[in-house]
Amino acid sequence: MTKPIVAVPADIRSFDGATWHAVQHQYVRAALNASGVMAFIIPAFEEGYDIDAILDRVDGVLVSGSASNVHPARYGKEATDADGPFDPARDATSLPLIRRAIDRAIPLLAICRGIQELNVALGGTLASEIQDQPGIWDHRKPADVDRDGMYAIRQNVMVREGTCIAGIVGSGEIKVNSLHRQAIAETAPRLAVEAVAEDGTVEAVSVIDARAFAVGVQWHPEYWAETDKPSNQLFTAFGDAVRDYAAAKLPVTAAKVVA
Ligand SMILES: N[C@@H](CCC(=O)NCCCC(=O)O)C(=O)O
Repeated sequence: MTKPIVAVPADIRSFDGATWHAVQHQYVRAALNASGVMAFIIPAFEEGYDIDAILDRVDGVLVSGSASNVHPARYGKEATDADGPFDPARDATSLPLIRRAIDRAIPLLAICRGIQELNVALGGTLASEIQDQPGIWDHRKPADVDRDGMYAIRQNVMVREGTCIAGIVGSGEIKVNSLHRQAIAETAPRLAVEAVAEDGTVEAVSVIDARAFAVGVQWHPEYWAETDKPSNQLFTAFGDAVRDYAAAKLPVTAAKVVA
């Protein structure tokens, strides 16, 4: 079987005087080296996309983290300074891609900003600057450290028994990294909370009654996907789901291509 392909929606970034469609290396590296799948970066556009035309050509969707945040208008709220920075093109690409992948039973792994997009895509809301709320831990990336330090495994999360994630990494306490200022506020009706932090912050969800792998995590399993056991288990499970989907997918017949 040829190596399956997963779509990874890009961020819009500006540097060197130009606008770029970008995904951080750690995500596409984890896809290739831990999931055994190829990541195709999907440029971010606010309009003009045929989402089904993209999904016809891939075997999974991997939604990466990002320093930008989903625009509050996407979940019925007014934007404040605390909610930025924004990336409307990423929102406009990611959200329909997530919804349609779930509809079409295409495997989905959503990470950090990705779990927040998954929640918004299915009707949930987000909270900003969660560390300012009473009793909430500071989940932001550590300052004044190198990149490995930013992504250090340092936070306990409790994986609930009988969940999709528990079937992959086991139930009970696992240690993860944490680099976020936002979190799920109202959980979308179709999402099951699968893991929480000690302060109650939602750390993992799965799509209820999903016909394929459909998981979101607030932490970053991609960064240590080749060396950290729970991270590797998650990416291996995603890769297995993608391979199962690819193997079962009927080939695009010549008749369909002609039409
Ligand atoms: N912006 C959201 C999601 C956070 C996230 O995806 N973090 C990844 C780290 C990106 C970086 O700063 O390199 C939030 O803050 O909750």
